[in-house]
Amino acid sequence: MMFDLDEEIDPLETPQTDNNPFRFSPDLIEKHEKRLLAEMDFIHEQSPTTFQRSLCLNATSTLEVHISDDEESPTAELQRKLCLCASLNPEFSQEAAQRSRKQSYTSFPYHDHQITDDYKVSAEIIGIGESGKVMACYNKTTGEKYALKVLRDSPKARREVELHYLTSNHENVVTIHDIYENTFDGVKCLLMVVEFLEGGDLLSQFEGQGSVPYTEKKVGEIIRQIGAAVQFLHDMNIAHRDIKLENILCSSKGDDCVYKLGDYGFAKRPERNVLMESPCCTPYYAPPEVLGRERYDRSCDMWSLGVAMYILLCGYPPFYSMAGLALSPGMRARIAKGYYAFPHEEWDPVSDSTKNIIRNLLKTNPSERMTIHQLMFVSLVTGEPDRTTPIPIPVPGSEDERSSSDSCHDENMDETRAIPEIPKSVRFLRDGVKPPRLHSIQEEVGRALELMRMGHDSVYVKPPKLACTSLLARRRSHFSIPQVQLNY
Ligand SMILES: Nc1ncnc2c1ncn2[C@@H]1O[C@H](COP(=O)(O)OP(=O)(O)OP(=O)(O)O)[C@@H](O)[C@H]1O
Repeated sequence: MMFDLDEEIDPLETPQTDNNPFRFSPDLIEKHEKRLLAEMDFIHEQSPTTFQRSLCLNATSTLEVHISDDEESPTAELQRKLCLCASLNPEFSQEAAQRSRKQSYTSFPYHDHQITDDYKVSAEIIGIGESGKVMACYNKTTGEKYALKVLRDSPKARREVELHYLTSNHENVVTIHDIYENTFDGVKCLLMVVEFLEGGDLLSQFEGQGSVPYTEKKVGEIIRQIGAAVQFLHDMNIAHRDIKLENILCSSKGDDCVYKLGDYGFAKRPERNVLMESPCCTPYYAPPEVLGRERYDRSCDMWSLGVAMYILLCGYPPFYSMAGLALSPGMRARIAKGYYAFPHEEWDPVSDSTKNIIRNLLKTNPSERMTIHQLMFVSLVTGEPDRTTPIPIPVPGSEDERSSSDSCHDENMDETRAIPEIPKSVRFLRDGVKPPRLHSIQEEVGRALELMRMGHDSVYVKPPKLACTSLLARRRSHFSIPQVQLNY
């Protein structure tokens, strides 16, 4: 059961209280709230919090538009109640309820007493990321070890915590145990206490065993677990946007390892869209690039999964700077064109079907890239025999065979068709450039990802007629722009 508030309350069907057809009548909101809350009570008694979280997400994403800072609207109250249903324990919920009365925008519950009341924060550093150190802390009552991430309070930090919190109940997402809002030296911080994963991150684990390629079976298992988390996020309209081996955490170093997705620093879900909310532009008239933006964010995750799979199967990434630079123009161009190779030495033992999955994940055109639902259905992930159409196997010695073993990929080329000439960059990779150390490559991969994210963040350019900078005003007064008459 899912509530889609947008669908259930149709503004055009709603009795209007004033001239604004986009404002819901208070009666209708009250009726709707009562029904929702009755259903929520029912759900609260018996359903897993995962569901409630997804409900909460739905509620916040559709309702926050109407909540204002200074007034306690009935909708805000509803949102709070929905969100509180998703909290981890009853005490947490009560405290959060008090707190959230002051903070309508925050849709995750947090403590405002000192973290040190509940946890002993140790000097032990578990990991270092771009946003700071991840420290170890111990629950004062149970003695259990946790990881502590401290973020300077900001809208970005709140978004990270909120989106992580909403998905944290999934078995392949790092679980959040507590969130605190504390002030240190006048600086307001958000502190996230999360489960400690003893196996560390996947990159360190992979490097720790000498970057020896994993078997397809093992990679399939990792992708099955992380893919499940990504599917969960994508179904909730959330894009992670920073999937890389450092952000995949391992419960242990053994075969029973559970893989979990962490670090939501770049996670995103569709934001309030000014264009869509404005009464003059209803969703019926919204252009595809506005409606489809989230899909591009999500497809960025699929590209990253392709890169992760590639690295795990051969020990180096598909794209890197040959000069060891952070992000060389050549590397940028290869990413843009989708030029990478499957060099024989490492890739001959890998099946064609697995290589094809990578090809479909590393498609340069996001709309052609495999979706998470498609990925979860491939035999490598399901562990079952492939039921999709088999890939034609090239005849030994034929032109087809030579080109397919080079595996230079261009999205415009048919996967089994002969490639007339292998680009120089790909030949360079094939000829055995010593791959730089994985960690430094990962930095490059991170930058490439940055490039990709930025590429899909849409920029709103005002139409010249609406723009009103002083420079433009001066220019307008000096030059009269001739009207061009188009004759068809
Ligand atoms: N729950 C955890 N259990 C064990 N190790 C962890 C945990 N959380 C983080 N780490 C370690 O700390 C490192 C940095 O964590 P995290 O990615 O959350 O920080 P960040 O500053 O957001 O990093 P990034 O540079 O990816 O943005 C991870 O790569 C991992 O090695």
